[in-house]
Amino acid sequence: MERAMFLPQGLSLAPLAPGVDQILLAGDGFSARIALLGGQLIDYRSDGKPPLLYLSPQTAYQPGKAIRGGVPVCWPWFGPHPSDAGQPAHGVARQQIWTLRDAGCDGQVFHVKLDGPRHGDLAAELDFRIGPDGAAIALTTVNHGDAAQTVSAALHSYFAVSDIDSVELLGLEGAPAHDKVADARAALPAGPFRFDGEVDLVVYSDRAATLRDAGWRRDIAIQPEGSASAVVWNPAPAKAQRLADLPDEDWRRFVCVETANAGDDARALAPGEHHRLACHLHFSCHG
Ligand SMILES: O=P(O)(O)OC[C@H]1O[C@@H](O)[C@H](O)[C@@H](O)[C@@H]1O
Repeated sequence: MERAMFLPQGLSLAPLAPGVDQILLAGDGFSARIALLGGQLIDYRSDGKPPLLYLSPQTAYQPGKAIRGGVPVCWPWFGPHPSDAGQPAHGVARQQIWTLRDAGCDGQVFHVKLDGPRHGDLAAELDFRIGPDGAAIALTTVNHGDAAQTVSAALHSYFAVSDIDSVELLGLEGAPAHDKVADARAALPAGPFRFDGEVDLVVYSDRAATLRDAGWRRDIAIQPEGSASAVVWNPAPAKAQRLADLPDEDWRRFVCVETANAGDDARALAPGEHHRLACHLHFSCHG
C-alpha cells in the first residue's frame, strides 16, 4: 500500500478480501481488476458490455488457494507436478501473493508489473497492458540458477460466454492435440470446434484463435506469443459438480482457452535464460 502515491490516475489499490489486495483500473470506457493473489486479472469489461472473463461467485480469496476464474497463472508447472504428487496442481504461482513493482499509463493504456514468488532458481514476473481495445498479459520466467530448468506454464483464461451451446472456437482447425479426457492423441476437427461434453485438450498450435459467441454477438481474439500450445477446457456438468468453488450450473457460462507452454511445449531454460509467454486479448461485438 506504501506505493499508492506513485500510482497513475485511474489506478488504485483496494482490499479484495482479508489479506488480499486488488488493483483497480478505471479507464475511459473500460475497467479492470487484478488480484495480487495469484497475480491474476479477474475482470475486464467495456462499459455496458458483458465481462470478458468469468469469475466464480464461490471462489475463496485466500492465500494458499487458487481463484476460480479470471486468468490464473499456472507456473512453473502446468497440471500435476512432473515428479512429486504432493505438490499443488498447476504450480505455486496462482496460490501466492504477488508484489506490485511498477504501474503507469501511456495514453489510454495502463501498464502494471508484478513480481511473482521465487521457486528455487526460477523467478516470474507479469506485465499487463490494459486499454480500451483489450488486455495483454505477459509472463516472463528467468532461470537464475547454474543448471538448465524445464518450465511449463499457462495463462489459464476463463472467458465468459452467454451459453456454452452458443460458442465456437475458430483458428485451431486440424491442429494435433492430446485429449486428456480420452488420454489419446488426435487432430482437431477440420471445422469450428464446439463444446460438447467434458473437454480437456492440449492443442499444439501457435496460431491465433477466435472464440465466437452468437448469443452475445461477440468475438474474442486470442493472439499467443512464446506459445506453441493452447489448453481448451470445460468441465461439463459431472466434473463441475466436483469443483467445490464452482456453482453447479456455471460450466455453461465459461470456456477456458489457455495460452500455454504445456505438454510437449514445456520450455528448457539454460542458466541465465528467460522466456516470455503472452496472450493478447481483444474483443469485438458485431451485428
Ligand atoms: O481445478 P484446477 O486445478 O483449477 O484445474 C482445472 C483444469 O485446468 C485445465 O487447464 C486442465 O487441463 C484440467 O485438467 C483441469 O481440470
